[in-house]
Amino acid sequence: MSALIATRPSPAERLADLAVQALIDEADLSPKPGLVDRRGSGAHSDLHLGLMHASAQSLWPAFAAMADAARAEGEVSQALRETLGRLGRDGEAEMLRVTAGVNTHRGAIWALGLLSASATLEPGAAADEIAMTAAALARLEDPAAPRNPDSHGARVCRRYGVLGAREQAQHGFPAVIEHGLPQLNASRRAGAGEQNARLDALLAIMSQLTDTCVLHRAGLEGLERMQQGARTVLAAGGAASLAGRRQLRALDHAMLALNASPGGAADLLAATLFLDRLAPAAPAPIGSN
Ligand SMILES: CC(C)(COP(=O)(O)OP(=O)(O)OC[C@H]1O[C@@H](n2cnc3c(N)ncnc32)[C@H](O[C@H]2O[C@H](COP(=O)(O)OP(=O)(O)OP(=O)(O)O)[C@@H](O)[C@H]2O)[C@@H]1O)[C@@H](O)C(=O)NCCC(=O)NCCS
Ligand SMILES: Nc1ncnc2[nH]cnc12
Repeated sequence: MSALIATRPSPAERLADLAVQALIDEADLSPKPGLVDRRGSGAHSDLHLGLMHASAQSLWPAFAAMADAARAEGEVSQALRETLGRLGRDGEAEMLRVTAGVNTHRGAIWALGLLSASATLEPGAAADEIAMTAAALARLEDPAAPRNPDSHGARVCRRYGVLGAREQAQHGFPAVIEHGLPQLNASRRAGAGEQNARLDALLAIMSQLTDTCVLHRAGLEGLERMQQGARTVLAAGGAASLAGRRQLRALDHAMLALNASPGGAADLLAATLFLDRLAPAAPAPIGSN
């Protein structure tokens, strides 16, 4: 007689579960300006929600392998950086196979891969400590990484002199630690409701990120419109308020008119949700709102 044995997920499997869930939660969150969500494809002709879900699921083995590699190595090291680079590239190849060549989650593999590895090295650590360990990994050079001077990110960083996905990680994910997570928790405390709090976290990230996806499609005008528009929604009361919702609709229309989509901010929202689940903030003291 064969017995069904329920096995507990390993720590690496649990991290991969959290990373994939963060990507699915980001994709499902609606209404996001210019991005794929439950309403439709936003400013994209080659993406849809089902593809974002399939892409997220395809990355589970890569995230689990990156966490496992970190467990085996046990510390930040050149060898671990090189292994993560190889696993990240394998993950990208699998994503492109599943999406028939569409880049759905390149930036997310980079951010969540580094964070999955660093969360393994720092079990039980706070979000900012996990981000700083990820930064130490990102600052190590990977000699095997093919430099692509023609990637959208590389092109606009050169053209406009801005920092992109690489530097965001090397600096310890300031968009997540200083903007996404604090806004998520502040909106929750203000009673915004979970979906509105997540939208506010995305807007906080958009309000200051040099998102190379937006720069690539819509130049500095698009970037300025995104950052200013996101600030306006938050200043009007955020996604939970009527005035904020009106501004959010206006921002969505503006992003669609510019054919712009903040894919980098979306990836960093997923990183925010991942760290939030892993290292939840302590409840604020009574009377601190
Ligand atoms: C270091 C890498 C991240 C490579 O970076 P690079 O800047 O050279 O490359 P890009 O190919 O442009 O990818 C960067 C992606 O990062 C996201 N992003 C953008 N701005 C930021 C930012 N300021 N901070 C953080 N993250 C940011 C963004 O990803 C999302 O957008 C993707 C869609 O982009 P794109 O293809 O441009 O899309 P479209 O506009 O739709 O194209 P068209 O229709 O116009 O043709 C989507 O995938 C989102 O994820 C950027 O795309 C890193 O990837 C790397 O070196 N990898 C090697 C493996 C490795 O070492 N891994 C380490 C362990 S994980
Ligand atoms: N929801 C989304 N729409 C478009 N591009 C994305 N990249 C990551 N998440 C995305």
